[in-house]
Amino acid sequence: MNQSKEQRILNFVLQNAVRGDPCSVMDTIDKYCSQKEWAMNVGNEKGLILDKTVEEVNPSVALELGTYCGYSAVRIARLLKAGARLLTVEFNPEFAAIAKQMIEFAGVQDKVKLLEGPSEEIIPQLKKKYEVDTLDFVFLDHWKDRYAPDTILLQECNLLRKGSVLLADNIIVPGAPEFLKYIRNNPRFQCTNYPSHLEYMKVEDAMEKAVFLG
Ligand SMILES: Nc1ncnc2c1ncn2CCOCCNC(=O)c1cc(-c2ccc(F)cc2)cc(O)c1O
Ligand SMILES: [Mg+2]
Repeated sequence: MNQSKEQRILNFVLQNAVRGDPCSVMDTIDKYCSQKEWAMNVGNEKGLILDKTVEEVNPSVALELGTYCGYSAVRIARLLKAGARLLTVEFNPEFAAIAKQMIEFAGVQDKVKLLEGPSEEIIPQLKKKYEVDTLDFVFLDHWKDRYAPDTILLQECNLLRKGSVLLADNIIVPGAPEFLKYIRNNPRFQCTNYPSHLEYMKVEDAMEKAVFLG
């Protein structure tokens, strides 16, 4: 049974990165995915926008929708202060298994809780089952047609507070037109667009930041 691309990425990290060093893990994934096989990690260019947003928010509780191989979970978790935590939600069990090993190899497992399942099932469980009060930061990087319904669901579940920051990947490619329409016309959000490029490609992409005004 030949290996998946995601298993090849993990193996490359296990053999080439420095255990316990998040930056080494990120750099090794970026090296593999830019030189050998493209994969849908947020990458280093959009990753810097993610870094700046996480540092600005300095979240105690962060949520990521769409873990994939764990690249952005490692990227976010390395910046979290002592006691802060990241909840990351992955639908695909194969991806979740890869991400779990990636997160542990990077040494950030104490800051990250990986939740397996569809976002629309997990979000309503965050308060009671995962002891979340409100979310300081949310990174949207899952199915692009789930960005808008899940942003509505987060509000319905009272998981956002005045100042909660959402950051959405792939605003141009693959694109999230319904989300953009919803969030930019909603007076309860203050939006900022960050032009960038699709990971590992010269194709234009962008991220959108949306601050919940309460
Ligand atoms: N918990 C959950 N609930 C629901 N759904 C969930 C979930 N967890 C995962 N999923 C499923 C979706 O996960 C992956 C979503 N990400 C992307 O699809 C993506 C695609 C490209 C891309 C692909 C091909 C091109 F040619 C150009 C660009 C680039 C990116 O940066 C992307 O992020
Ligand atoms: Mg993405």
